[in-house]
Amino acid sequence: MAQYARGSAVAVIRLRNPPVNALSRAVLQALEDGLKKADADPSVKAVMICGENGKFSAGADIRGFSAPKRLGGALGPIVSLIESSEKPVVAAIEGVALGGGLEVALGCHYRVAHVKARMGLPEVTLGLLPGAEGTQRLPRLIGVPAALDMITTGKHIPATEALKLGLVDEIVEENTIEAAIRLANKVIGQPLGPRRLSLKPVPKVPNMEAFLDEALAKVKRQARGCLAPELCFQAVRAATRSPFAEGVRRERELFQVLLSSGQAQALQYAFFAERAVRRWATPGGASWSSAAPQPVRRAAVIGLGTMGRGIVTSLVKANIPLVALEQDLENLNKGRKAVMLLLEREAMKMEGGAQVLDFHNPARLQFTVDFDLLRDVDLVIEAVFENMALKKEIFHKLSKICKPGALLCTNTSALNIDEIASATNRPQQVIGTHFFSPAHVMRLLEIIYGRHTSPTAIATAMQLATALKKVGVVVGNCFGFVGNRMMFPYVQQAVFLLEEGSRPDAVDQVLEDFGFKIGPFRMSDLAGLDVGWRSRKDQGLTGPSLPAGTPARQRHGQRYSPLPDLLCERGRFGQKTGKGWYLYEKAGGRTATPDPWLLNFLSQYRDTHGIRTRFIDQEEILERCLFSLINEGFAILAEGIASGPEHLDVIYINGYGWPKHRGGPMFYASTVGLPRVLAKLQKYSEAHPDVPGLQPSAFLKKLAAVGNPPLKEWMSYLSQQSSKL
Ligand SMILES: CCCCCCCCCCCCC[C@H](O)CC(=O)SCCNC(=O)CCNC(=O)[C@H](O)C(C)(C)COP(=O)(O)OP(=O)(O)OC[C@H]1O[C@@H](n2cnc3c(N)ncnc32)[C@H](O)[C@@H]1OP(=O)(O)O
Ligand SMILES: NC(=O)c1ccc[n+]([C@@H]2O[C@H](COP(=O)([O-])OP(=O)(O)OC[C@H]3O[C@@H](n4cnc5c(N)ncnc54)[C@H](O)[C@@H]3O)[C@@H](O)[C@H]2O)c1
Repeated sequence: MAQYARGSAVAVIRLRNPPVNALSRAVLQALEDGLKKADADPSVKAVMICGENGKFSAGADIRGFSAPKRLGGALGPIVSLIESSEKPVVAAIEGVALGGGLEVALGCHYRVAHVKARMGLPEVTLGLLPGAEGTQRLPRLIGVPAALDMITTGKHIPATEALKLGLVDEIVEENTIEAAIRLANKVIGQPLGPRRLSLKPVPKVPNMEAFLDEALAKVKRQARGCLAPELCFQAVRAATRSPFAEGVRRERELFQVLLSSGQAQALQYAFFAERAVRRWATPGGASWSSAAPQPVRRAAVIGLGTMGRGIVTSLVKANIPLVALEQDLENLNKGRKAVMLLLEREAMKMEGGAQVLDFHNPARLQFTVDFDLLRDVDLVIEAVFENMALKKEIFHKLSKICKPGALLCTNTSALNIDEIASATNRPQQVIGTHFFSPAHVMRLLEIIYGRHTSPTAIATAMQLATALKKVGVVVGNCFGFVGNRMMFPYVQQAVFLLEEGSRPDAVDQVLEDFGFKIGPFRMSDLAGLDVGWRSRKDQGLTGPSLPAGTPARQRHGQRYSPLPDLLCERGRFGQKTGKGWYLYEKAGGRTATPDPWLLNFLSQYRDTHGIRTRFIDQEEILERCLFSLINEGFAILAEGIASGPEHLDVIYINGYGWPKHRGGPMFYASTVGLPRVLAKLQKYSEAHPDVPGLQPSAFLKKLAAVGNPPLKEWMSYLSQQSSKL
């Protein structure tokens, strides 16, 4: 609702819809009623609009967009109503003014913001555009370049920047409401015409058309298949070409296009999924609602390689004092140098720089080779080589050295958490915290509980994720956990497609066109082919421990491709060696070009193994890679490793470059339709009966059989008997 109150000459309208004062139908109605009351009351000379609980408004109620009777065009007319008021209207912006919230403020004649407030038009991140005349008012207020930037990226800007842009008239450090009322009293009787943004011309930019062409090219480059940024651009361009009313009509048309697009639904699903996974639960009954985290006042990171460096950087940025430990002085110095470089770069991006991060202070960041310095830390993150024996040795040592309450975390990508925990005297405090590379950049933190992990340990790891500004997703323990386990069949299919006749660049292209940031072969080259090779050797799938006489393309009766092993045997580890699935300009180079050597090698390989080369179309590439990944997702859900499809989707969007506008793999499956996914898997598994990843999971079959229920109902079809729940 919105609460109307009349004090002296200034009427106050307070938007009220906890927790973020989203603009629901009821709030809009009350806002309209309040405006009309103020207009009709001759003793009211001005109006002030603010939000309850220190937040102006987070914009339209997003849930309303999928409601049968949509929020509709109600907000735009209300913003116009505010602007056309004959009494000055002042917005008092505290906390956030986002989306429709900011559009309401743009309708006001004056805007006062608290110095800590944030403003933005983030509709683009939900697959929409500002649909309450914001694309027409904002360029008139702050100019086309700044408005385009805000509207096409959806970024939130701090009040200080808003003041510089002219988005707000005043910022205050103390009481925003009092300051807004003061301003309202001051401007009573002043002409309002110049304050009505709809009446202002759009400020000119020299050579506007050339500027717009360049801006459009940039927007298209960055959108990678997402529709909303380009339509946001079109709406702002309309402001430069047409009068206000016509621009508003165009904005509405474009809004409708987006609203009915599958992309908006996917992005809104992703918004709520990210919030839903915070409410974690385990099959044993532990949950976010009852488990309390313990404080992390001091942490430690063991191993300063690729991952450890990023993890240290993340902890420093989160202001958590820590000890960084390496195995010897040589590696310590190498690690320290790399960490310092990362921190300096991060500091440069931050306001206040190195002083804010304070990483030169040994009380906050200490480098050592001495395990004794870990005695008083509250949490340790181990990031040494992916080797079970080494990890167990470290955890055994930690359980002897660290204080009793300390949480022991492992960054393993796939190894068994229970086995690592078995080396300690406190398995309840052992947990997987799986960061993604680069660890200071990637938002995902996969949190893996073992058989004995306590609810407190899970809650503490989740709290750590929040402190590091990451998305924590709690999952159960299995080989590869959720993310990597689903990735195995996907990568496997990509390699099988090469065996059968495709090329790395063709497979990558199809998946990049789908929206992945990077295709599977470019990804392997980036991560290093040697990482998987080492793991396959440890599993006895290749290398000296492979029993003599094992067929080249079969392991344990299933199809196996030795192609990645053969590349590694030839020293082709990817970017680091200048060649892998692609050729690079030099070792460490980043520009991938198709390598004639590899194409020749593939053709010889097919000849050697009697494989008939065939043309593989884009549909088959896409379906075999994606549907095998999705199929594994259904198996994971059935085993109770994740408590819902949202978890898998949040993991894929935030850790594996899955295009957010497709909602995540499980959401994507729901849009394709489960009977179709099933039919395709059946077709491919008939053609490749020796590939278990293509055999449809029982849970997928069940969901298809019960009539393809909506995603939010899937878990209710999981019978107690078939899951570990
Ligand atoms: C029918 C024919 C009509 C034709 C005419 C066409 C014209 C139609 C015109 C329509 C009007 C358009 C209006 C406008 O342009 C569109 C919008 O405003 S879209 C919304 C834009 N706003 C946002 O994107 C902000 C989203 N929220 C956030 O970024 C964050 O929540 C926050 C506000 C920064 C706060 O962050 P945190 O403190 O971390 O808190 P949470 O994120 O956990 O949020 C707490 C809680 O609130 C829920 N929530 C947040 N924002 C909204 C929202 N806008 N609507 C609904 N719910 C919201 C969030 O989900 C959390 O709840 P939980 O999920 O945990 O239950
Ligand atoms: N690289 C990735 O993309 C990635 C992603 C997610 C998870 N992981 C996992 O993170 C862990 C680390 O991977 P990485 O890529 O950073 O490895 P890395 O080889 O780059 O670094 C490992 C570091 O551990 C150090 N180390 C080894 N033994 C040690 C000991 N006894 N004491 C202290 N330090 C020791 C090494 O000197 C080295 O610096 C692995 O478990 C890996 O599976 C890696």
